[in-house]
Amino acid sequence: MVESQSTSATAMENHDSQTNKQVQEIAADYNHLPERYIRKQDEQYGSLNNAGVSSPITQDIPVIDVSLLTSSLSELDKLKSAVSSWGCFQAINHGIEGSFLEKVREISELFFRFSGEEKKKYLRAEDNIEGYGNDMVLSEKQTLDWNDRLYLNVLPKHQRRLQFWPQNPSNFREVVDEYVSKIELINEFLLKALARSLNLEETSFLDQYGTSATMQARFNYYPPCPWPDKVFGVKAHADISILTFLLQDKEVEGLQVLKDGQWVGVPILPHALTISIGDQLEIMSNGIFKSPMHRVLINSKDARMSVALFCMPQTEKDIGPVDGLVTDETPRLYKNVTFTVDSFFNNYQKGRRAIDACKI
Ligand SMILES: O=C(O)CCC(=O)C(=O)O
Ligand SMILES: [Fe+2]
Repeated sequence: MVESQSTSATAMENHDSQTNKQVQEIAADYNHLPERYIRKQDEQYGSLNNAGVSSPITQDIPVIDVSLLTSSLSELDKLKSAVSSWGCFQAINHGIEGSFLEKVREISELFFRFSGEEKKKYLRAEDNIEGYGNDMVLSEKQTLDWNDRLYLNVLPKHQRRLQFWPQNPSNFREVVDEYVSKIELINEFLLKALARSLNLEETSFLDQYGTSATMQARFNYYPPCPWPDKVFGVKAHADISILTFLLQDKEVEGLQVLKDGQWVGVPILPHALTISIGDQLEIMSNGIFKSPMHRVLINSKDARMSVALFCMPQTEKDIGPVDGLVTDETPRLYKNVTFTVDSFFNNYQKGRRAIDACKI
């Protein structure tokens, strides 16, 4: 078991212990927003709009019917166009029952509703992302996200560290295990469809996975914040995955994606999965597919939850643009690279994108 951190009354006043507290604990103290959570001007990516301000982009993020992708060329084309412009889409008819998605939401909600003491059994180590806790502190200047999370390495199975997998609720492990297997299948199906959409061999993207693909799960909990426009739930970033599968809160919005220089809210479709391209698929597709910048805003009334699964190649496996996409007319845009979760967080906390260093 991991030891919980000290939160004595006097220590609570000092800067460092505020950093150590979970966001849920800070949210319970409605009088004080610690400096470390207050966002800075340059983290807003220019003068982009915030919650409540209507955006001139009137379209919504595209909706793709996954069940049509093998039979309908127009749906496949719609998918290609969605990921080449928005970099993300809402997937419907993806094969996972709405009642099962409900279960995934439920185990996550139950976990975060437990007392701090119960949750801290799974507290992450100070220098490691895996486990329960708030933002990992990697730099003195870093603005902390208004977000507690449970972060688990869910694949490969033999590398699971079960000491971080909640025993309460009692079906937590079983539901996560089943969800991971279901997402693995959709991931494979979609990567084949995405390759076909570019007239490539079906396994062109899958071939780069290596023999032991990895997957990380991030259960996000965003407590309401009395100062919603002073914090970010998650600062603007792009994922380094190949694909990310996001199960949004059923009622509370907050996710925004950057489209043509504007932040656009992602609406809730209760049985949909919000799927986005990650940096590694942008690289493999030689820049045709876009890994979108996105961020999460907070509101003052309702807590929000989400569950993100990040599909990644085998650890330390290098990836690069697929051969068939590098031609005289479309020269190679990226070097071959190896991504790690650590490199992602190091860049993220410094306000950089890992993919920028991969450009030729
Ligand atoms: O909570 C969300 O909607 C998105 C979270 C996210 O972007 C992430 O965990 O990488
Ligand atoms: Fe993300």
